[in-house]
Amino acid sequence: MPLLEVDHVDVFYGDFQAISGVSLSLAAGKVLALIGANGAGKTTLLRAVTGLLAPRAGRIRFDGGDVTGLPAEALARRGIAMVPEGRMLFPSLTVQENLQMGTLTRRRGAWTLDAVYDVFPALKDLRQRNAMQLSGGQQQMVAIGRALLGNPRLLICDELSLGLAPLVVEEIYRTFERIRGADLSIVLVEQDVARARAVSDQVTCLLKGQVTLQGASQAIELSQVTAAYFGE
Ligand SMILES: Nc1ncnc2c1ncn2[C@@H]1O[C@H](COP(=O)(O)OP(=O)(O)OP(=O)(O)O)[C@@H](O)[C@H]1O
Repeated sequence: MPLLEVDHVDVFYGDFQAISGVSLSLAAGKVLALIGANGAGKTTLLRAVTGLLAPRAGRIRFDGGDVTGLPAEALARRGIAMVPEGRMLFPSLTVQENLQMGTLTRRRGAWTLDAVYDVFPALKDLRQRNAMQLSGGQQQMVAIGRALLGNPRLLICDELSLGLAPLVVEEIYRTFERIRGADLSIVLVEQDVARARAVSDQVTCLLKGQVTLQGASQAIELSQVTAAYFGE
């Protein structure tokens, strides 16, 4: 049974339909990349999966249960964590305090502060620093570590690479190999199509709120993804 199943979901903002009939399925331990141009509906889909927006039609199933329309808080308790676009750290707290905020909705599991410092050793030396004194890449690591400390089953990452240098982005995505496992699936939004394909097991491409391409990352040609992205 898939960990996450989005089944013909429609989401509206008032009268405006932002996504229509979107379906996808993600197994435990797998990484799915969501691809699409500005306004394609990626963030809206993430909002539906995290419970920030309720679908007007369709179902969302997670970890064996129907979670359609459940609020974000209930989904966090069931194991869905979000690394939001822009990181959203607490500016007046230290690195360690920001990480500890992630334990507030903690489930049982293997992620501890030490485990996070093990994956991101740079953060250990910086743990007493104020979060705003860190570089963008280090802040992104804090945001990921904070999410992991809740011991999620599904980690959702919205545009991790925004504003970061390519080498830093590479370093962060390399940690995914250690983060993912039989117990953790990842959904990520990534504007760099080649990178999205490289770091994922499967891709879903959205255009104007609809799925234009879906499949195993290695089975799909880059040219197909590009065509689906622009609607050619
Ligand atoms: N709060 C909102 N109220 C009304 N319309 C919205 C709202 N948020 C997004 N939209 C609209 O919904 C559509 C999908 O937007 P969404 O932010 O999901 O796209 P996206 O693929 O995440 O794009 P981006 O890469 O720019 O973040 C767009 O047409 C957008 O203008």
